[in-house]
Amino acid sequence: MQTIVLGSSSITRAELLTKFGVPFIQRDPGFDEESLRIADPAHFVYHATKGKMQSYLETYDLEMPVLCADTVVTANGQILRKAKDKADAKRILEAQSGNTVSILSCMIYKSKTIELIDLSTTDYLFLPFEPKALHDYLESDEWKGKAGACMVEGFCKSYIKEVVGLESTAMGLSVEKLLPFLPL
Ligand SMILES: Nc1nc2c(ncn2[C@H]2C[C@H](O)[C@@H](COP(=O)(O)OP(=O)(O)OP(=O)(O)O)O2)c(=O)[nH]1
Repeated sequence: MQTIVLGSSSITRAELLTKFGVPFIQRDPGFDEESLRIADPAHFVYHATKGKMQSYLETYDLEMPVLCADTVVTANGQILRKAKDKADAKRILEAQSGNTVSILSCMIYKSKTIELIDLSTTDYLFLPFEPKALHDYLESDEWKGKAGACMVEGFCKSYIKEVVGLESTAMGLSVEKLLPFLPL
């Protein structure tokens, strides 16, 4: 399979591509989505991903196909971004505890011949987070750099009562939807 560029600084996205056997190099797309003032979650992740792709293409060409993505968590109609600090992480996680949570991931894959745009959602119904476990997770700092301070494969896993959608979407990259388009 041809090597692609993961236009993302995300460790999780790199781990997902590795898990699915996709050869890649990683480059930071150099876009700050904090500059966006968009309240609708789907519009936000789309424009954030478009911004990352546009920023990447200002610096690099398409000799290698490139993949950019963005992810947000929503609960009670609010966008829950990356926590600023431990107190913010506590607030964000408490908004998800015992609640229905939607995680939206947009990805744009662009080569010389095709452009794929995918926006997928994974919905969770979480049981209430156990206070001691939540405290220990907050102390672990594992929530840092993660949309909604959430780790569906980690802290949140044991609280999943219902799920609809791909785990990879919830982790930040719907790899299964990308695989059919990757060059052999
Ligand atoms: N391990 C793990 N990571 C998650 C989960 N949900 C979201 N993430 C990560 C994936 C991304 O790295 C991050 C979402 O933030 P962004 O979409 O802004 O990406 P990030 O700033 O990390 O990298 P990028 O903007 O692509 O350079 O949160 C999860 O359930 N588990």
